[in-house]
Amino acid sequence: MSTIRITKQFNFETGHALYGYDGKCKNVHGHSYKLSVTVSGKPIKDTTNVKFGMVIDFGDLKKIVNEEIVDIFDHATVFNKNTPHVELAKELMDRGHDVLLVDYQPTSEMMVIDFAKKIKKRLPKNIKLHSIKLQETDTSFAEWYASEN
Ligand SMILES: Nc1nc2c(c(=O)[nH]1)N=C([C@H](O)[C@H](O)COP(=O)(O)OP(=O)(O)OP(=O)(O)O)CN2
Ligand SMILES: [Zn+2]
Repeated sequence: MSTIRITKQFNFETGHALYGYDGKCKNVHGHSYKLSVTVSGKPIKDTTNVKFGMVIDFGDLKKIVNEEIVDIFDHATVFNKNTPHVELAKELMDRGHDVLLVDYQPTSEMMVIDFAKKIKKRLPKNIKLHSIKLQETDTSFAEWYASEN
């Protein structure tokens, strides 16, 4: 049976700031992120299996990515906890805002590394994470490929 890649796409709105950056993205601002998650595997051969013909049900992949990423990042603001932004984060949290403190600079590159780790640990053994694409703006995106990592 052939190995097939399937991709599910997601959208979420997230704020961030790049502490120490020498451009406008040092300011707190937001993006309408577009995330594509591609996994590979063999379509199920067993005709009695309700998932017959599927590598993984798109719905099951959606559940994993929603639980690990979209539900957490959507409408939250992400700050690097190793910077003075932690003070701003605390203030916002005290005022009831959804804030995520991460241990990395929240660039697209670092976010795809984080997302890859989180998705990999939730996938069934027979399903491989092939790649992730995170589109920050219409013209900017970062990609993670298993073959390079
Ligand atoms: N390598 C990276 N560079 C930048 C990142 C990043 O995550 N990785 N992030 C930013 C800012 O957060 C923001 O996304 C600005 O990006 P940019 O593409 O420069 O946005 P513009 O609105 O200026 O895009 P144009 O389409 O060129 O107008 C900065 N750099
Ligand atoms: Zn940005």
